[in-house]
Amino acid sequence: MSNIKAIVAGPRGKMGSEALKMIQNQSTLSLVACIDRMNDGMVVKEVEGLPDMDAVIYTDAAKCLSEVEADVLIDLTTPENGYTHAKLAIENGVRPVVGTTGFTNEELTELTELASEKRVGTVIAPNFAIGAVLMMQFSKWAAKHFPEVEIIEKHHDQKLDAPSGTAIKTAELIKEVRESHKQGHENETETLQGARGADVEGMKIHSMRLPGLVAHQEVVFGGLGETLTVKHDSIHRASFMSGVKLAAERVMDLDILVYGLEHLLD
Ligand SMILES: NC(=O)C1=CN([C@@H]2O[C@H](COP(=O)(O)OP(=O)(O)OC[C@H]3O[C@@H](n4cnc5c(N)ncnc54)[C@H](OP(=O)(O)O)[C@@H]3O)[C@@H](O)[C@H]2O)C=CC1
Ligand SMILES: O=C(O)C1=N[C@H](C(=O)O)C[C@H](O)C1
Repeated sequence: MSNIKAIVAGPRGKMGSEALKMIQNQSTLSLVACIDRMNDGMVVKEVEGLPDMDAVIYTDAAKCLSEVEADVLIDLTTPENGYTHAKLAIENGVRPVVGTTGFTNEELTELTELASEKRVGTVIAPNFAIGAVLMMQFSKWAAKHFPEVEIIEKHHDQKLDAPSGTAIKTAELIKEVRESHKQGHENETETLQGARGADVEGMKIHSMRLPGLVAHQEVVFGGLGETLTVKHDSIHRASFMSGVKLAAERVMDLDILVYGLEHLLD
């Protein structure tokens, strides 16, 4: 598949700007427009800090998605806007590739149904880093043998959603093989609220936010006399870009929504 026409939403963001660089440096995708909160009508290269690209910026997502001839929308914005953009894209026959996290289950269900109804391929991937996808798969495997598990995710302090989309997805994958049960002492209490973290069927998720971090997760399993830790670190946002490119290429052959990059990997 070559010359896939892409719109990027969130071009000034940490991920969006990395996606522009990725598009500029490869040959299967071309940038045809951007959706941003500002700079309406400007071209990308006129915005300070953005690459030398000629695509026009729209602040009106509905206008962009109905006017511009595009194959895919790569959304890297905020939970609320990501959902709206994905919905608009599907309605306009533009395939969403969504990295934005923080969607509710209801929103995911609605987008899944809409994509099927309109037969518009859609990828929503809470983590595009190949190493993170493997970390989640290894965790699912380990949970078959070690059902006592806690997830610790660590991110930069500008992140809006907690827990991370990756932690939620990891818990969902583990849920497929782990019977729901309470962990820790049956009489344990929290003397400080939140000390034991968020609870998913007895599994705990702990979220850390600090400057200096990018995106990191440890899944810690406990057994009799042993522990096992599965760990992944994104130390640069370039780590996500091969997954974004793969999803943009593979979404062209889909007519349903897939949630998670693992469905696109061999
Ligand atoms: N799936 C994955 O692999 C990854 C997913 N993410 C997710 O991607 C999303 C973006 O992350 P990140 O780049 O770090 O965040 P940033 O805050 O750096 O970027 C978000 C960008 O979206 C812009 N924005 C806000 N509202 C709109 C709108 N209505 N239309 C267009 N653009 C808008 C923001 O503009 P302004 O600042 O002016 O408001 C900002 O430039 C998050 O949900 C994050 O969790 C992050 C890393 C990897
Ligand atoms: O906001 C981020 O940075 C990241 N968000 C995604 C998530 O919520 O899991 C993916 C990655 O962890 C980076």
